[in-house]
Amino acid sequence: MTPTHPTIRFAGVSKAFRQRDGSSIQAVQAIDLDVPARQFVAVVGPSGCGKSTLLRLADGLITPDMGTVTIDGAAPVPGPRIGFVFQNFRLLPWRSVLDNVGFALEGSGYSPPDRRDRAMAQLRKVGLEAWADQYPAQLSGGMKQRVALARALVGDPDILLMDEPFASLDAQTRELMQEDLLRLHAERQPTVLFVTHSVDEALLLADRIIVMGRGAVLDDIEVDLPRPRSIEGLQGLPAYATLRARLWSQIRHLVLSDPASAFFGRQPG
Ligand SMILES: Nc1ncnc2c1ncn2[C@@H]1O[C@H](COP(=O)(O)OP(=O)(O)OP(=O)(O)O)[C@@H](O)[C@H]1O
Repeated sequence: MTPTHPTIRFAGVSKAFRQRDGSSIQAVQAIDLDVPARQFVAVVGPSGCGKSTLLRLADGLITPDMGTVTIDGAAPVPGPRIGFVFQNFRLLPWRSVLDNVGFALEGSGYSPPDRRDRAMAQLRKVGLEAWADQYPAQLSGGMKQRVALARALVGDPDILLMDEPFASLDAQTRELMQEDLLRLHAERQPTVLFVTHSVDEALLLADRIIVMGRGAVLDDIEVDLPRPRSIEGLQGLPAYATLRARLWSQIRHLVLSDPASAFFGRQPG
């Protein structure tokens, strides 16, 4: 099957959530954003600015109050065509590693032996074939995240939605996972929306960075740094330092000017 490399489009999208006290929080507001086929887009911004909501709207897990979200012109439908990776893995503890990966193919027309074969092939790709019959509790955090990545990739998705997927990993594992993701993107070129708190991670991975603040898109930056990229290679580039400073000053300003932030009112250093 040839992936179709779809375009994701947000047009005038707003979404509010009702809180327990009956009030309502505007999670995203009047978002207009086009993500072209194959592009790797990182979304950065302070806590609570609506990044995860944007991903859940793109997956079809939630629907907008106003505006439309479309993938190639149609409303998104959760399923194997869209791979979703969460920060906290969300593996099913009562299922083996193999069954956690195969789970993503349930209901997609593959026979159980086909699902097993595909899940095993994907586990091989993330180096976890030998762990197929173990359970999530027996794995390290890095291994769990590789299982979650395998589960997202097993349907050969042409869209990958990743919500701080490496945030809970130790530094070395994170670097190795970033390398894997860069390789995967170069090989298969899925369209990626990647939420991160790390400016450096966004600059390492993305073609483009969206800065969000209080539910809105505040900046849209093209990352014209050469590929293939590595952290060491980027650090010597003046263009990297310039982009990093621009992103940091925006995020710092957003955090310091947010009354809900613990740093509210602190003067920029
Ligand atoms: N299901 C929900 N019910 C109620 N409020 C919600 C729900 N989901 C999100 N919110 C609220 O909407 C706002 C945006 O949340 P969202 O998770 O999208 O932000 P975020 O930028 O991903 O935050 P973080 O970086 O901390 O993960 C927050 O104020 C959050 O509390």
